[in-house]
Amino acid sequence: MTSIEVELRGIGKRFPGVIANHDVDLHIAPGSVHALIGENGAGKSTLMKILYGVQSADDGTISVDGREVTFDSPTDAIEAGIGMVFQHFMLADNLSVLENIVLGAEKRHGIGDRARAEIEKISGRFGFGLSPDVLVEKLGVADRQRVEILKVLYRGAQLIILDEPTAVLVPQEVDALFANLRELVADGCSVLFISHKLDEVLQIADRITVMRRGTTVGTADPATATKRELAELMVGSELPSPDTSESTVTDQVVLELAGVTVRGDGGRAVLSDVSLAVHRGEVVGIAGVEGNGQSELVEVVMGLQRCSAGTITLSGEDITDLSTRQVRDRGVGFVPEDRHRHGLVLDYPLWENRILGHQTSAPSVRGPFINARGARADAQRIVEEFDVRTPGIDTTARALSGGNQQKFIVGREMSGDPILLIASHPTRGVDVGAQAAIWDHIRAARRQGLGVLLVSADLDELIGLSDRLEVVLRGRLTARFDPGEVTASDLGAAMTGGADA
Ligand SMILES: Nc1ncnc2c1ncn2[C@@H]1O[C@H](COP(=O)(O)OP(=O)(O)OP(=O)(O)O)[C@@H](O)[C@H]1O
Repeated sequence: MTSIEVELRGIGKRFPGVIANHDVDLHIAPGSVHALIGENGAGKSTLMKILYGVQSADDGTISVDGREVTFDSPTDAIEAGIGMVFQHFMLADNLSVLENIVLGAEKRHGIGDRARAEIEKISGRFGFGLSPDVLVEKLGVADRQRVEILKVLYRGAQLIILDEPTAVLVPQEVDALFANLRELVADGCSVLFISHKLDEVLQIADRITVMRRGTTVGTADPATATKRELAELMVGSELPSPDTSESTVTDQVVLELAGVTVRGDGGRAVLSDVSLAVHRGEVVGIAGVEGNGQSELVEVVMGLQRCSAGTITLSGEDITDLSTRQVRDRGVGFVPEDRHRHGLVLDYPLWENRILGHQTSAPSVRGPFINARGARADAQRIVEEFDVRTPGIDTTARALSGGNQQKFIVGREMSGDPILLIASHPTRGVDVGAQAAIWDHIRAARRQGLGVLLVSADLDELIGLSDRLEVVLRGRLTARFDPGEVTASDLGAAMTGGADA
């Protein structure tokens, strides 16, 4: 593979009221892994979108191999050898690996044997182990990610941009991804990735660029940099640790599931005979590889899915058949996994998003009316308490960076004295500073006697915050661990079924 050298100089990008990027310089050497880190809202995604032709810069230049280029669309970027894999995969489940890859790139090698041979060649060379004819719906998260990477390689990318690629992977899968990336780099390809996980950045990157408040503030050499130095460059603060001290677990059950079964499309059980109790003052962590039933577990409690068997009780009351609104009204805070689908209306201002899901409780309502003043004041409180970086509460949710959107949701869901908090990936995509704040809030909630059901793909977070860990595998709870004793790698093995073998 031929290599490319990419250089960005003086990049600037303004949105109404916000300078997302200014004076950004970035040099990506051929055949290297380059990490981009920075706190939420620092401007990382904006920069990547400019480099991939999704957005256009107001100032500055991009050059590839010394030649200045302009990208009006991703097609132009791909033409120049730059490809991007987004966090939300864009694959069609009911098509094969081959079909997903060749769709839209039929001109390269057709759709038949030549395409198949090319896919097998790339997959083999980089150790992806993907077979072209398997249906994407049969693949797990890590393999889907490989299909996305293969898709951009197939289109001739020599620089691959990855947006938080490890957020959805278990430790063993992260190792495998890094092995794949090393193969790519050995072959001359370059990788640029965004990450909030400093350990991983230090492990895989050849070079690290730090962004802060819209601009690049420095580069670091992973051979000599430490986590502490990186954190300080990013947010000027110390590294947080999720560790929870003495137990506050009581014997009062807040949430109880008894023999809960949920059937998905075609009647297949996506959750089988799950029994689980969460007590006041207790954090119960659910570990599992994505797609093993943890989403359904959360959704069935929240009334977003129906049980085909079993019962769910909240403080002794049967809530099995209640609606989401009714469950919330009984004191359940809910931080959803997909914040764009269930968490926010992106085109509404923040203060109106404060009301979402809380249309029936103070401070958003007074009697039968929406209490705009109450909602505005509380939105302002959340912005301050959870350090949501925004020009104001009249800004639309869409204009916030991903991490700041997440902080706002966590703040809203912890308002109004809930008795139970259900949090799916509460710190996914948030920077180390915000992560520390969210962990503090969860610990405080636990001290105040809330029950917390925590689903996370961040094993350090699960181990650090939970009083008890349950592993979900193929819709069943298959293992239970004491977080004080388990290691991330034992947990990873149980999650992938390795413990059975
Ligand atoms: N479409 C938009 N309209 C208005 N402002 C925007 C838009 N997109 C981004 N911004 C603003 O630009 C700034 C940089 O956002 P960006 O998404 O690039 O940050 P980030 O470093 O990727 O953050 P995160 O880690 O939270 O994803 C933020 O202040 C954000 O609010």
